[in-house]
Amino acid sequence: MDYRSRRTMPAHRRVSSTLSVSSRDDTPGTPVPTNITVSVRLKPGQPSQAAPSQSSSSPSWPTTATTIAVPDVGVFGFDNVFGPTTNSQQVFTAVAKPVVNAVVEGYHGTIFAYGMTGTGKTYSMRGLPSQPGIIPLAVADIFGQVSFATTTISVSYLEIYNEHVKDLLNPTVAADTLKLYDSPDSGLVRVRNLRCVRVATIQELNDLVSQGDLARRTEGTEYNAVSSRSHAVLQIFLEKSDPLTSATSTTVLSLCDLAGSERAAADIERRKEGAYINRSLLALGTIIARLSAASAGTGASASSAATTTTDSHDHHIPYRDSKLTRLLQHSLSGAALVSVLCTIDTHNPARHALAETVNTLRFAARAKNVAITPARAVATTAAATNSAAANAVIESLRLDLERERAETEIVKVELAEVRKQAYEHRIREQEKYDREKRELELQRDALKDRVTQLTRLILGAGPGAAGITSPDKPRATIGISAELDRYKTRVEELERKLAHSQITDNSTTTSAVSSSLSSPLSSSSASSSTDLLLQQKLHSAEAEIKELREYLADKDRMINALKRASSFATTTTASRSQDPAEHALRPLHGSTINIHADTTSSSAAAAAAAGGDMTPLANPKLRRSVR
Ligand SMILES: Nc1ncnc2c1ncn2[C@@H]1O[C@H](COP(=O)(O)OP(=O)(O)OP(=O)(O)O)[C@@H](O)[C@H]1O
Repeated sequence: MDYRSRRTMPAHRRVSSTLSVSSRDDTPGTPVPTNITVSVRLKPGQPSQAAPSQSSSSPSWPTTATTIAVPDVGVFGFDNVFGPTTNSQQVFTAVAKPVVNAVVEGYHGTIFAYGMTGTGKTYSMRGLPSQPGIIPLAVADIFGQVSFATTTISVSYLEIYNEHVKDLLNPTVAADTLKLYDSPDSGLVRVRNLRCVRVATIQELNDLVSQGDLARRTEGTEYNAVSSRSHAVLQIFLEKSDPLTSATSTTVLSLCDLAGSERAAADIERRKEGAYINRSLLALGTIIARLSAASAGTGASASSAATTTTDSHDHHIPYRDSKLTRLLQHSLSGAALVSVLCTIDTHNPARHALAETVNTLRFAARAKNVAITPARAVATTAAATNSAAANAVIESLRLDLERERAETEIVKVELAEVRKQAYEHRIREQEKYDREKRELELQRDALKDRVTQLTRLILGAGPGAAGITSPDKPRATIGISAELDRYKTRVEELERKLAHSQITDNSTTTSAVSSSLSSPLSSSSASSSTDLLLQQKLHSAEAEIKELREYLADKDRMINALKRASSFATTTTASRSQDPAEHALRPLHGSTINIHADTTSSSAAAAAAAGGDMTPLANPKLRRSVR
């Protein structure tokens, strides 16, 4: 198909023109010639299964040069159907050469390879050293055509994975700095911070592509077939300057090895990838179908669609639904050439492969806006028309459903992600809480030790003990005993709290964990209330510990003061017994150790007695809790 014979003016000069003139053939299954080319390539099977000619791939999937019949589904018609023996040069000539020619002449052009994993997308785009694919052949062709006196060539190579852009020529650059924007200079959507390298030779360009491929493959070794879960886009920019006016114009050839179109697996990461891929492929399919309809004269003006994002029928053109379609927005206009190569493997024995192959053909059919001819031949033209109309309605409903499914899948995946994070957060909080609780237990044990110490002190201050004069003994003992009682009460209270938190803790942890694991898409309110409960418990535990620390520090000071008071009293008693006159001058008049029920005054009195530095307990809350 020679587009040059149908073109009027290059896209950058006259955007409103389309590149095709169609003569419609209403036979179902026959594609209308437009500026969208859709081709299907069949992967060869095992040598014994390979068909000898291009016209029959396998006995059960009969093909001609433009049709393929799928058992129990129907006959699909495209611009080209390549049998398993078609070589890469033949594929290039039919699929890519017209697009390359258009780009050299001043139009934008895009070539897509679409299909499920392992069907030959990369093989078709990159090829092998012995069998170069579309990319190396296109590069050689461009260099053979352009004049370097007026044209400069530059190249960028990126990957879109889970809607994040990765620069394959500069893989270390952070994905979040690679932002898509409308470039006023070129009129294209470009990627900020993406490396774009000017090249002078075929070798330089091919080396950069190989370098980019390595960046893809590195990721591919980590997970199985990650490369098939991303879209790789190689863009070759031709900047032409007019020698008379010095005006420049840029056209771009975009070569896209799309992510595998197969449905995602049960694994959450794979599902997430699948959801993003699905959405972008659906958007791409919708846009290409609109373009196809527009350039066939059956639908919207696609050239205006490229700039307005709605067509003349006010249909929304979903360029912004995915990074891929946004990036290619101006290359997916009515003024650009698009070629879609769908790869299929009719020999794949996997159970889901047949459904995936049919899906690939449906995508291709939609891109070309062709109805699928029902498997059984129809008797009359009227019946054929009715059938085609019915098929169109069914197809439209099927697409609506698929779009809904893709959106639902994305919401589900995002929800599952949020729930996973919430679950991990809960586990972290639980661990923190457990740590705090252990600390609380240690504090309790320390308090118990203090109780023991105080008990010993009481015994030391008992009848006959040295250090406290006999009139003061009962008061001191009563004071310390009261203190001891409060300690004991406090310890009991603490133990009750710990026991209670243990019970609540076990039940909330069990329910939180089980709800998170058993139903990833439900009970969000239950999990948030569990979070709240855990947080409350944690805060009260923290407050408790702080209080205890202060309390303990106070008690330490008090015990030290008591000890100092005790040794002071011993010294004074000893000296008094030696010199009674001196007794009258001792600083402790009346009650030597004035320990009352109030912790502050007892501590302060003891400190005063000892000449120590003990400060009154400042925290009224703690005083309350001690009581
Ligand atoms: N037309 C073909 N002729 C010979 N070999 C082919 C052909 N198509 C594919 N292959 C071989 O099949 C294997 C898978 O092909 P390829 O890697 O191109 O698939 P793919 O669709 O790009 O897969 P993925 O999505 O996983 O990257 C490769 O070993 C490739 O060489």
